[in-house]
Amino acid sequence: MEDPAELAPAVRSILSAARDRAAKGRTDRVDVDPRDLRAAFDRAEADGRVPVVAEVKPTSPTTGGTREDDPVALAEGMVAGGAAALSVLTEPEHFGGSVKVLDRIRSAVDVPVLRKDFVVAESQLDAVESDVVLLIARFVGDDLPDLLAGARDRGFRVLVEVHDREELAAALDAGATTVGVNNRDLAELVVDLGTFESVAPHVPDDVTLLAESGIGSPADVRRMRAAGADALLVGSAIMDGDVEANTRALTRAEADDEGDSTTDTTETPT
Ligand SMILES: O=P(O)(O)OC[C@@H](O)[C@@H](O)c1c[nH]c2ccccc12
Repeated sequence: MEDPAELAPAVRSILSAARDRAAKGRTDRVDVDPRDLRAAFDRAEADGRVPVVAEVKPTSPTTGGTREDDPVALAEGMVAGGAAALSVLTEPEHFGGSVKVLDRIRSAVDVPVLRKDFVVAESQLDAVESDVVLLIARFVGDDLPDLLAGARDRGFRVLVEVHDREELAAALDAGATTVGVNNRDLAELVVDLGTFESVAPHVPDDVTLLAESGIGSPADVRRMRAAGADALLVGSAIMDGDVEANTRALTRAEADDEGDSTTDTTETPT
């Protein structure tokens, strides 16, 4: 397990809040029938869209302000803008998230929904159904294989987040098939897209690979795709302003008819 002294104070506080919730949470075991994330990425590719997982993140320790709009409307805007999947923060104290909101969003859309939280104990998995859950290698340490098994037993697909080669090795050893490389260093909370570029070459081809955090422009999208990203996870750059237009700009980053956006279809991917 991570030495807490090496983490940013905000992250330490997030983890201790997560442990408190785990201790309190006693609910029935969930049984998920998951929407297929890989298939959603393939559908986006086939349709000429860059596979983007758009994140509903009302606030965060690294963003100023809180977005108060209806999160379901934001999520629907992201799907209309071409998002292949959604990520929904459910951490309440530092990200303004809620499991109820995730539930409402998942009922309102038909794309896969990732639950973004700081899961450190199996009981937290039963807080809400989602298609995919996040496990952060750095925070779960040696518990990764057990948590992965616990999540899969409940039907979840699992995204394992890493930020260096050592964590990647742990994720692959545990049997992760979907891996995200976080460009944000959780010790300093600074973003460096070079993180993905340094880890990606060591990821086997049959693993679904996501680039996470700090992707702000179509140029960043192309940079991460050139480095091997199957899909991108984008929060702030989509949440800041018109979410539908922001999502569309990123999902179209590889379209060669960028000057021709008026003929673009805005149909919702299914
Ligand atoms: O807002 P950004 O820089 O696009 O980042 C999104 C996402 O990657 C980030 O929110 C994130 C990555 N890993 C996390 C773990 C928990 C909470 C949040 C995150």
